[in-house]
Amino acid sequence: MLIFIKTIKLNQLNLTLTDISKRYGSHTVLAFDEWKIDSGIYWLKGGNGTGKTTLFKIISGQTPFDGTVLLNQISLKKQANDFRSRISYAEAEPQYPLFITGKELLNFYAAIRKASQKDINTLTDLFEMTAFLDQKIGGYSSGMLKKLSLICAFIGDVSLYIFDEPLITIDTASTDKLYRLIIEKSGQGKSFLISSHQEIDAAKLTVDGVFVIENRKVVIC
Ligand SMILES: Nc1ncnc2c1ncn2[C@@H]1O[C@H](COP(=O)(O)OP(=O)(O)OP(=O)(O)O)[C@@H](O)[C@H]1O
Repeated sequence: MLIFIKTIKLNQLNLTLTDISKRYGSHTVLAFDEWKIDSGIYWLKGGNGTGKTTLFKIISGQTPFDGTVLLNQISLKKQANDFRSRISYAEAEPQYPLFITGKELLNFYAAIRKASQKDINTLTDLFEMTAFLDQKIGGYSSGMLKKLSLICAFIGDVSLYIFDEPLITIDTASTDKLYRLIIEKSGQGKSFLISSHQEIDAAKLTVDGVFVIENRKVVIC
């Protein structure tokens, strides 16, 4: 008798974008038939204004578009809440209400993402932000704001992290910590889409694929 053993990779991810068209007024920024990724860490490179942020905003459900986006067969348009709960998006230039404290923001994220205080403490300690959490966000430096946004993005349990220019404004030590956290999460089956103008240090973070946006299409490098 033949015994078939099927290995199932935990947390397998499949993100598929089909028949995508995105325009601002008469300016078409993205227009392509299909782009897919499986589990992994991916780097989206490219010049200014090529559409990286727009692509990320589409995938994270932040901007209207024509086409279909599926994450493991869950439709962004038809099952929006389910889809969004599986994605964490950190903006290139995060903006939060300036009159709340870091702690108030993190508590909000923790409640929505059902995260424990212990997990949040681990993140704030890692990025050396614990001492500033009672201060109003309006008094934060751009690097502190960026670190707070990355902490927010790591709160909870999602399948895909989308980081738009995560390396800007943070110092080298924080960059190294971010690389290590990405590697740790990747080992737990999480996937990453990262845009960066700065080179991703191959000695510190191995990526599974590099893409650019050319002529409104996402193509592999
Ligand atoms: N809200 C908007 N309204 C009108 N045009 C926009 C808007 N957002 C982006 N664009 C335009 O869409 C194009 C792509 O912008 P996007 O921010 O996605 O590019 P990017 O690759 O992230 O650029 P950068 O590397 O400079 O951040 C640009 O020409 C930009 O001017």
